Amino acid sequence: MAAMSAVLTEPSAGPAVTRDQALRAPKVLLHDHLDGGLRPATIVELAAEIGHELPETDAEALGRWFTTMADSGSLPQYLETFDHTVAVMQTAAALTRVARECVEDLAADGVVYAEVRYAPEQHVANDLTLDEVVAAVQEGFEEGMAASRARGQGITVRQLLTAMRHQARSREIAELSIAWRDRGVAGFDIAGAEAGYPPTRHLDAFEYLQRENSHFTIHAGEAFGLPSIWEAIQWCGADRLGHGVRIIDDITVTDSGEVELGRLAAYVRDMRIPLEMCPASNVQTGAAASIAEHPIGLLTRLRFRVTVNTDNRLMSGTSMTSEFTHLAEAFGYTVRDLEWFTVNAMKSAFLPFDERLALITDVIKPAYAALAAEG
Ligand SMILES: O=c1[nH]cnc2c1ncn2[C@H]1C[C@H](O)[C@@H](CO)O1
Ligand SMILES: [Zn+2]
Repeated sequence: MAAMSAVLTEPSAGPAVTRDQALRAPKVLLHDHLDGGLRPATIVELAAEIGHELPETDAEALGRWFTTMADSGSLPQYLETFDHTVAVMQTAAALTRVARECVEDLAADGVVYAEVRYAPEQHVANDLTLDEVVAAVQEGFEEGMAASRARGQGITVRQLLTAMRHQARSREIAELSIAWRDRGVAGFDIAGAEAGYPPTRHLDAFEYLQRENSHFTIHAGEAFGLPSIWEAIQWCGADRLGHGVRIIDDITVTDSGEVELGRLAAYVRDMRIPLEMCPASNVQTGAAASIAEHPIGLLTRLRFRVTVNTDNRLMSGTSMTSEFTHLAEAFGYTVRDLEWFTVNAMKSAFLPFDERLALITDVIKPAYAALAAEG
């Protein structure tokens, strides 16, 4: 590994954030799956309507079932739990409801901007077209934004359309994202089991999106290592990395505490490529041993463009408040650290520049200044 030495910033001084402060802080979420964030009670109701058999029919027990099953230490097993959520999201009414509740739950958690992703191709088992799927989700997002605004919890939400990496519909989904680019869709993603399905399988879709001046992120470096990250960036041209946690494999900390970056890690850091880190999810799939040992600690001190995300709120029993609280407990993060993660995320959003800037200056900065002033 060609090594470039890097400087570690000192942890910021001050008290670690409490759960209450984390809840009140405005948060920005770039990596959240619509089909990974349903309310358990909604799954129970929707499943009863269509006669889908669930492993548990009591909402609380079902919620526990998801987190326990997802706590498998393996990404493919973690992904099996989505069979039940996807099964109840096959009609326009169900998609709209799930989308509306998602926005309301995020707003209640203090999220002010979110990009929520899902794979339209997984919601056409009945008779919906891909276009109708996107329209139903958009309707739910708009209802959710209006209801939240009426409650004084303003939130802006955009869709990211995901193509499944083991399928062959990525070009079609990329075209769908362009058809909807001015109507609520901010970008594109690929997801699913990583090993055996390199992002270059979908090069056609990525090249099309680049020609269209569009944006995309790629799940890479979660269950599989550096080659996946390298392909996502240097072959596919990803704007952001979903997870990207294995970039740590290209970083060495010597016995004397010096840090050396390999060429890929240096490129990711130098180019400010956003890492959509999802600590709770990574612990469940075995990508990290614990929150305290999660590479986010080192990557933050190295000033990579780190963002904090939920991935799947249902499967990981998490929320943005919970992610921030656990990170503050593990690494002592202060209000200023949470502000840094939040501004990083807002800068990295697939939203027009003026809108990003307005959220940073009008919403994020003043609220963090007020929180910091509480001492
Ligand atoms: O963390 C993940 N890695 C890879 N794929 C994922 C992850 N979380 C969810 N997915 C898959 C399962 C969903 O059905 C799909 C679309 O949201 O994306
Ligand atoms: Zn994900």
